[in-house]
Amino acid sequence: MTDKTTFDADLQRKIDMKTKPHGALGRIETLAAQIARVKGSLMPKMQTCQLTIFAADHGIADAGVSAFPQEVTRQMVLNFLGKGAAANVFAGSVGVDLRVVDAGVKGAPFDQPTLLDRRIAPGTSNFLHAPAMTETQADEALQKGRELGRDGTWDAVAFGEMGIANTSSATLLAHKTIGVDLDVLTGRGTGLDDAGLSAKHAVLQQAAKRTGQLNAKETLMEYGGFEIAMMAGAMQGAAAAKRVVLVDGFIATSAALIAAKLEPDCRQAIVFAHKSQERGHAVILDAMGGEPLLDLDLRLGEGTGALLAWPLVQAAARMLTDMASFEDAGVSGPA
Ligand SMILES: O=C(O)c1ccc[n+]([C@@H]2O[C@H](COP(=O)([O-])O)[C@@H](O)[C@H]2O)c1
Ligand SMILES: Cc1cc2nc[nH]c2cc1C
Repeated sequence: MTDKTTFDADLQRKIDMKTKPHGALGRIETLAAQIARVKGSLMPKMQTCQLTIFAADHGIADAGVSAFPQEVTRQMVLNFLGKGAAANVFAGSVGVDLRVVDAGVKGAPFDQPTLLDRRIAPGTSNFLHAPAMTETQADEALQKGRELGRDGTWDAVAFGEMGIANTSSATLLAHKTIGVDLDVLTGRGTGLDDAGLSAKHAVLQQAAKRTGQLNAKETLMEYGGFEIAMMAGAMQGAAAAKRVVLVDGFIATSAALIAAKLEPDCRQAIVFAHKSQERGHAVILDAMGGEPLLDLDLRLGEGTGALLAWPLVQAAARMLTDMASFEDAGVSGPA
């Protein structure tokens, strides 16, 4: 038997010896097993978590694909720093630390000491007409992300984003990577009405036609965003550092898709926090074999779904570390 087979057998035995009918903790058992594998331990510590919110702007916003104006990206960064956003409130309620990264917000650099400046450029190019970013920019974003993912001593890390028009970017990343039709993938984002949705669909069709088949790196360059590229790198870095990686909604999942295409090993560390209301999310989750923990009709981003899922991750690890076995507790096993 290989070491991995022995580890997996010991892990399953440990879960099955806990004081519960076999399988009775359902997906918490699968989650616990995944955490144990990521940590390489049958007693995984899962006490600390940090959320990183990556913010950036998108040239495609000029094509009128969002219900909100582009300046909201910048305004929301200031709202995060002022602790007024949903992500701040949820992070406080579940005991998660939060940091905000400027990956490429439009306009001048911020003068904000608590904001991490990892700017690649003040927004991507409009991918309707040209690649969103150069190869150098994509590489730089991935690399800065990897460094951020390896930072610190957190047991788990969560990733979320903020960027007006980034559902358009995520939709094209998914379309070019999975090959599913834009009709199935294109959604309302921040809340487009029917007319807005069909205009967005037409823009994305036109943008998709600009290129043929692409590999993952080319897809990122053609249609990505700086926050998405940096988040993909951060997922790779965190997975390499044996951290559980909590992935938020539609856009964060598109980053996970690219991260795993570029570096398949990082997939095993990824926990999909929730299923977003954004139309294409279920499609990407399916393609990645991901089973989201929550389904709360969220469509906010910022890491809000990841924050809400954190207590489940903690509970799953504590099932392994703290729960009594039949033998410990003197409880009879199945007849
Ligand atoms: O996380 C999600 O599933 C999600 C779904 C829809 C919208 N969002 C957020 O809304 C913004 C993008 O929407 P849009 O319509 O501007 O493309 C961006 O800031 C995301 O954080 C996020
Ligand atoms: C207000 C607002 C908050 C957000 N948080 C993440 N994406 C967002 C988009 C908007 C429009």
